[in-house]
Amino acid sequence: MEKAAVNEDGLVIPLIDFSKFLEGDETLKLETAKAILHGFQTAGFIYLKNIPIQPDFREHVFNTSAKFFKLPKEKKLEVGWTTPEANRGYSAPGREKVTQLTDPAEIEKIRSAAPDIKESYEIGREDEPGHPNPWPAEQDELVGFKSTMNNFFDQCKALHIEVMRAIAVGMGIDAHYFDSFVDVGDNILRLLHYPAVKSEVFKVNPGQVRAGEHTDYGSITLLFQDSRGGLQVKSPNGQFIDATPIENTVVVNAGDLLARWSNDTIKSTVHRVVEPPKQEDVHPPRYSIAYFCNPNHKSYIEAIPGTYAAESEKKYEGINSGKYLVQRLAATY
Ligand SMILES: O=C(O)CCC(=O)C(=O)O
Ligand SMILES: [Fe+2]
Repeated sequence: MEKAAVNEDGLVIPLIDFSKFLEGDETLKLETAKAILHGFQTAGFIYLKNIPIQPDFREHVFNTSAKFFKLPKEKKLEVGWTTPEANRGYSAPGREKVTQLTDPAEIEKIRSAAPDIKESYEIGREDEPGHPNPWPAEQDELVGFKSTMNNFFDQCKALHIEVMRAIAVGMGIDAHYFDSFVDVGDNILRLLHYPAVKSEVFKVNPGQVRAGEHTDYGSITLLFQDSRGGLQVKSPNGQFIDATPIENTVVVNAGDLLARWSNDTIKSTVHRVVEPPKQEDVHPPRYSIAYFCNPNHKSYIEAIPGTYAAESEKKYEGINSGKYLVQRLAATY
């Protein structure tokens, strides 16, 4: 076994070589699948290395993402996020609120009011009826943006299917059990930019974060981070632990719908993005890419076989995936 990517305060996030699942013999495949499932069952998070998405393409996608965020604000607002049903387009950063605080009650108020220092652009599948992606005009630096992002979208979609196969193998059910639940690609590619920020901002306002604590909603999230750091995952003891970037790995975490689907045998763990651990007066921008994988919107999600012994052990009612996701999104935007 590899050394864990994170091992602190009871939070053990394994680092797993995914090529051993994809290319290994039956024994290695099974062993790797079990390690993947175990990571989701205990931490809710894993790191994967040697995935089929090539490092130079990944770098190209990050560079292309940075070019989008460099557009003037009005250009970005032209492709603004509209509705939870579409869940596509640009979301602007909240305005910073910096105050000198003394009263704890006031601090709490501002803490909850302090907007996240981030902006994002979300892309869905191209062929969803009624929900076209609002692509930015392909001028100058942005020539090729759409094809790069669609290509990346498709590669992530394929990786989602493979990770679900690993989960199925780990669970001892048919390796293709999830295929018909995830083949449509009702997923969302979210480009994220956390602008440069003075470290003072975090000191003056103790509630300030780059992205507030949350769980993800869908099946799994493929999270590609740059080398800046700041991502933290909540340990079983309730402390936030750094999920330090490891080059050319993808962080994969289970979402709420997979937790529900697995009858809570898999964990959807709280995480957030805070000031990077490195001491600096000004923290440089951070870029990350979250690919939110979902079961097909049309899928009916009820406890996976083997996650309960008797009907009475099923913790949740069955639910339509699309309906669940829209409900969750409507509550946060
Ligand atoms: O930027 C990151 O590293 C995390 C983002 C995240 O958790 C999210 O967008 O759901
Ligand atoms: Fe997240």
